[in-house]
Amino acid sequence: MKPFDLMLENIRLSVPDGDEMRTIFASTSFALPEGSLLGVRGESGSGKSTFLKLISGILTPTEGTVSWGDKKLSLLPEGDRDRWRGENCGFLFQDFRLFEDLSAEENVLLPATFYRRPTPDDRKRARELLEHYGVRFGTRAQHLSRGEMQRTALARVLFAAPKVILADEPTASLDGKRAEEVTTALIGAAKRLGATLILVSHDPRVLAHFPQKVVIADGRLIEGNEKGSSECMSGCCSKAS
Ligand SMILES: Nc1ncnc2c1ncn2[C@@H]1O[C@H](COP(=O)(O)OP(=O)(O)OP(=O)(O)O)[C@@H](O)[C@H]1O
Repeated sequence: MKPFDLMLENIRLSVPDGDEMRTIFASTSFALPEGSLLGVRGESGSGKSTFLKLISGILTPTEGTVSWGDKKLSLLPEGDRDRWRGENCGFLFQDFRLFEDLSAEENVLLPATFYRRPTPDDRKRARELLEHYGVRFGTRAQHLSRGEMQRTALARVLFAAPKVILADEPTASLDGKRAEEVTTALIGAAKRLGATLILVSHDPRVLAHFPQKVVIADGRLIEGNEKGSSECMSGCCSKAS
């Protein structure tokens, strides 16, 4: 078993709902080998973000376990889960989450150098990453185009060279061309790092880049890989390949 093979074993997350408990996510066994590229689709409110939170240890299941390699992440105390996530996971969001008054370079450097001063080597690497993604390092985030903002957020994720990249609708606020660029950049970067990439999207054109896909419908993970083998029970994904 590799250290970043993901395994979900009969997980269920139930939350209080009035006098009862409501299951907001459930999955039978699900395994994803290290280095996989997984596209996740499903209707709004189906449980996609909950899935990302469960596999990254932000949430823990009420039943079952989430493991990465030999590490049973969901059984660790919160502080250990936070540390594991900080060391191994990079997140990319629809709204970029950049500090708009800081330059692109400062945004890339900020998480990694929160408790220390950036070294000349850090700056060199941040600038190289931004240059690679066609973003001028000195431009303030508020002046970047939306595509440049997402590529800066991507450079920030990659600066830490994570083994797990989790992207929640990273292209939802970009037009088709920019969405395509960011998707290709993300997949290329994951391959270079040998990282597992799990990307949530509504966009069939984005999901078409992913060799492996799952559907989440009504809080249930439904596996489906090849064309036509995955039926979205909600009928929201009929255009996706
Ligand atoms: N902590 C919580 N307590 C109660 N209900 C929750 C909690 N977290 C999520 N939910 C509910 O679980 C369901 C799934 O939420 P989730 O955010 O995972 O959906 P999603 O598929 O990511 O939706 P969207 O595409 O709209 O972002 C929703 O009905 C949501 O209200």
